[in-house]
Amino acid sequence: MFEVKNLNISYGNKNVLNDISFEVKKNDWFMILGPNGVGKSSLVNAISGSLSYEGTIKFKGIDIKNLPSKIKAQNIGILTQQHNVTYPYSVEEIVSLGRYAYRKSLFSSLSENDNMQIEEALLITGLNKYREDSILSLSGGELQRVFLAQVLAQDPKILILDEPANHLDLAYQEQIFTTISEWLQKDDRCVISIIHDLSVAKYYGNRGILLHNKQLIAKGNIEDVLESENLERAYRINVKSIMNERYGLWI
Ligand SMILES: Nc1ncnc2c1ncn2[C@@H]1O[C@H](COP(=O)(O)OP(=O)(O)OP(=O)(O)O)[C@@H](O)[C@H]1O
Repeated sequence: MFEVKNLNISYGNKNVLNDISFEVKKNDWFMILGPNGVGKSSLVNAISGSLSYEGTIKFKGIDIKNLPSKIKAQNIGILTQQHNVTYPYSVEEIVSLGRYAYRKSLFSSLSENDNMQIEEALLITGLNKYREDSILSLSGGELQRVFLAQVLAQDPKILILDEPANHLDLAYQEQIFTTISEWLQKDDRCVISIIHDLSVAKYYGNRGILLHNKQLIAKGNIEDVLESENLERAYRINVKSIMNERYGLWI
């Protein structure tokens, strides 16, 4: 469904990812794992088209560089960590922007299907009661849910999430991850997410990659990726024993 082949990413002379190849299949929840600064966000930025790269990224066999931007936006939804919130738009207005890729212009009216997708996104992210509130009045966690609702309203085939639980308390983390799991069951969809919490990666993910020193050191089934030796190599500490003994967490 989604294929990255021989990807290289550099900032000027600084190469950050080298010869990265992996495939994401239908209904995968694919985890991008690795320590700080290893290139996870750069990879997501390359996929979103905001960062240049060498190599190929294909969606259903088509190079994404050849996809018209509207088609790309109808198929690939990206939730980043940074949100620009300068103007007092309402929650509903921000979520409605998720339907932009389906509209003739920004000013054309919303279709019945647009409204249905917006309502569903507001409902499953628990934002109904905030729909008329200004986004400037929201907490970090509420804002994260608004942008998740926007990307769900977009109804993409691939949902790319850069730390989706950022700013969320435990109850909302649970709700958001469950919502995403349910979203993933329908049609031909997949989720690609950057996750730092390895126990969450193991619980929700089925496949993934582990990055270290510009390269992939593991890819495939999440249990194999999270093998002790791989984690120790990537993070330079005994991750499993620390997680298990100190925090009692299961990975
Ligand atoms: N705009 C930029 N210009 C130059 N170097 C950059 C730029 N953005 C990122 N980098 C560098 O690229 C490398 C990878 O950064 P990136 O943000 O992709 O890592 P990451 O794995 O997402 O990190 P984190 O887990 O801390 O969010 C880092 O060394 C970073 O300093």
